[in-house]
Amino acid sequence: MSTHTRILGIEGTAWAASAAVYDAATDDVFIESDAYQPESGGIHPREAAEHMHDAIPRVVETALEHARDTHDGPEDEAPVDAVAFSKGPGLGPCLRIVGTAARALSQALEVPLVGVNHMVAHLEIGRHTADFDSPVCLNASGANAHLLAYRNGRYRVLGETMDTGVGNAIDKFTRHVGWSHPGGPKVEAAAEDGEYVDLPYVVKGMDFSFSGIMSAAKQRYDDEVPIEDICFSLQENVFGMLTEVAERALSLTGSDELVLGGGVGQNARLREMLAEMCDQRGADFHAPEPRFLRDNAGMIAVLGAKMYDAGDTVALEDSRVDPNYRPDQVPVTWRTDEPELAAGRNAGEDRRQVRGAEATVDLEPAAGRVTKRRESKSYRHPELDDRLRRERTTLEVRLTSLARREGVPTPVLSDVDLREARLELEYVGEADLRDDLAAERVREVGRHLARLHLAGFVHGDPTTRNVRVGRAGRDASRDERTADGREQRDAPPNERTEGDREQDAERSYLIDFGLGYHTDHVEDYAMDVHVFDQSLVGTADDPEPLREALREGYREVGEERVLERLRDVEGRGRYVSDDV
Ligand SMILES: C[C@@H](O)[C@H](NC(=O)OP(=O)(O)OC[C@H]1O[C@@H](n2cnc3c(N)ncnc32)[C@H](O)[C@@H]1O)C(=O)O
Ligand SMILES: Nc1ncnc2c1ncn2[C@@H]1O[C@H](COP(=O)(O)OP(=O)(O)OP(=O)(O)O)[C@@H](O)[C@H]1O
Ligand SMILES: [Fe+2]
Repeated sequence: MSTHTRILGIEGTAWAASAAVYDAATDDVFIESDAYQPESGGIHPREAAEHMHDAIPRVVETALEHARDTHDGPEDEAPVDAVAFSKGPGLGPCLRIVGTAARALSQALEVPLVGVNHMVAHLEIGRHTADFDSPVCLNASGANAHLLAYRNGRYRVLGETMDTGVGNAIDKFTRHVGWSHPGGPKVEAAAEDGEYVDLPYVVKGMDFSFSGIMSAAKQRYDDEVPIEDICFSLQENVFGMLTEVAERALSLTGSDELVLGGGVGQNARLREMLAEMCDQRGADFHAPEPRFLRDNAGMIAVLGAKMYDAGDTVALEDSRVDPNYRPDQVPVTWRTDEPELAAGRNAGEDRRQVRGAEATVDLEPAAGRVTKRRESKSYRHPELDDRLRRERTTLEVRLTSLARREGVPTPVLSDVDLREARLELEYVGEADLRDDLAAERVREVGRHLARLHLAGFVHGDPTTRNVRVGRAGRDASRDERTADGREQRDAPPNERTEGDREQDAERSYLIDFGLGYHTDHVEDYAMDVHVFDQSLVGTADDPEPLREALREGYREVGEERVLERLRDVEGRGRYVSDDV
């Protein structure tokens, strides 16, 4: 009976030797953990494995006792229905010990095995405790950092770290300053008395990178900037980035629920920022209690129960562990419901105002005009907030017109107010690409991106919402009106040629260049294509033909080496699980 499922879970991917019992009837989760504490430096894989070797039998025994004590069936019946274990990702030597223990226990109890993906468990525990339907999930753990959303039988990775996990990044900084592992809580404590100092801030669409911030932070420490100021600013920037990409994911998917997972989720400032962001946009936020955030077997047992109920058990011979097990490899057998994500959609274009992730956009299609204002974000430190809004507005102005010169359709700019971070732009297209996805349009976006890259810059946030499609609807009167003396800083009124007008029939416009920048690195070009690719995966039911069209279009105009690098980027499996 599904409501009476009882599961014993075992976790041991890196530092936490943990066992748990989940009882679906009472929703009770019993957890027994034993943490590995390195004597110096970070986690040593061999030492961690030795810890698992010693500690796993102990915690499993305690969990088993609890299971027996709370079991009300016949004496000779196993006290749980199945044994669930972390199959990956994680440190190979640790995982193997957990796998062996789980196999032995399942044989001894004569119950099936369930192989659980640790990252999906971090996500599902939040969905379970929040009772949310279809949230976006921010996983902020030691070795990982990514945004996940469910679609069509899988958890899709909407965005992720381009280098290390968020906890690892912080821990590397604290190692540099001589603090013991783990560093996260120490940074949090030191940040209490800090003031803001400038540090890098790097997001690319819904991806992000920590390496630049961390080297700058170390440098500041070596330059004798007060440690509490560095800690404070690290938190402001790193968590500001995570909050920004989480907001972008909510905006892109139209979801109004966010859950947090992973050990860094224990940080009060991160939770505060996420809660405030959600509050500002009318979304619900949930962070599970700390014992479910840091690595623990409770989350393994809870997801194990869902999988067991769905018949998703694994035969002994197929129960090998996988140190690089990605969350998007997991067939989601325990969910049948496809989310209804209509809320954020632009129904019929009869709206007057759109709330993007960054800006509020007032639409006046009849006047052929939109006004975009980058709102102040109260979750961000005011200094950082000012800087980002100003920088991005300036970049949007510059790159929007530069792109047009390269033959990429973009809205014509008619007014700029930098102080208010406000732009007045031409109204373009009839719908967002997201709401009218077609291979031909995606192919055109591929060509557009290639043109930008050949000209030496990237869009920075190419998504299916940052492309407007449809007829241009640019008619004579509007051209006249433009010519009629309204300020036209970036384009002369006669810029539109007769040829342009013919092509206006059906076009894809790129908008929202605020995250763009000049670069001659092939890696940046590949990332730009990758960001768009991820947004296709996140918004389309059947993304494969579209992803192919994107590459075809890019190939028509751009350089093959960018697409080669794209294959690298994708093959990297950026869950640096050996890097705990
Ligand atoms: C694959 C698996 O082994 C790995 N586990 C993992 O990273 O442990 P987790 O418990 O999720 O996170 C540990 C990290 O969480 C950070 N952390 C703990 N408390 C923190 C706090 N108050 N503020 C910031 N970071 C904190 C630690 O510094 C450490 O880097 C993962 O989930 O990625
Ligand atoms: N020039 C324009 N013509 C028509 N519609 C527009 C224009 N600019 C913006 N919009 C509409 O407003 C939405 C939000 O605009 P924009 O992407 O510039 O804001 P944002 O807050 O930066 O969004 P995000 O960061 O979520 O991509 C677009 O998806 C589009 O539907
Ligand atoms: Fe974890």
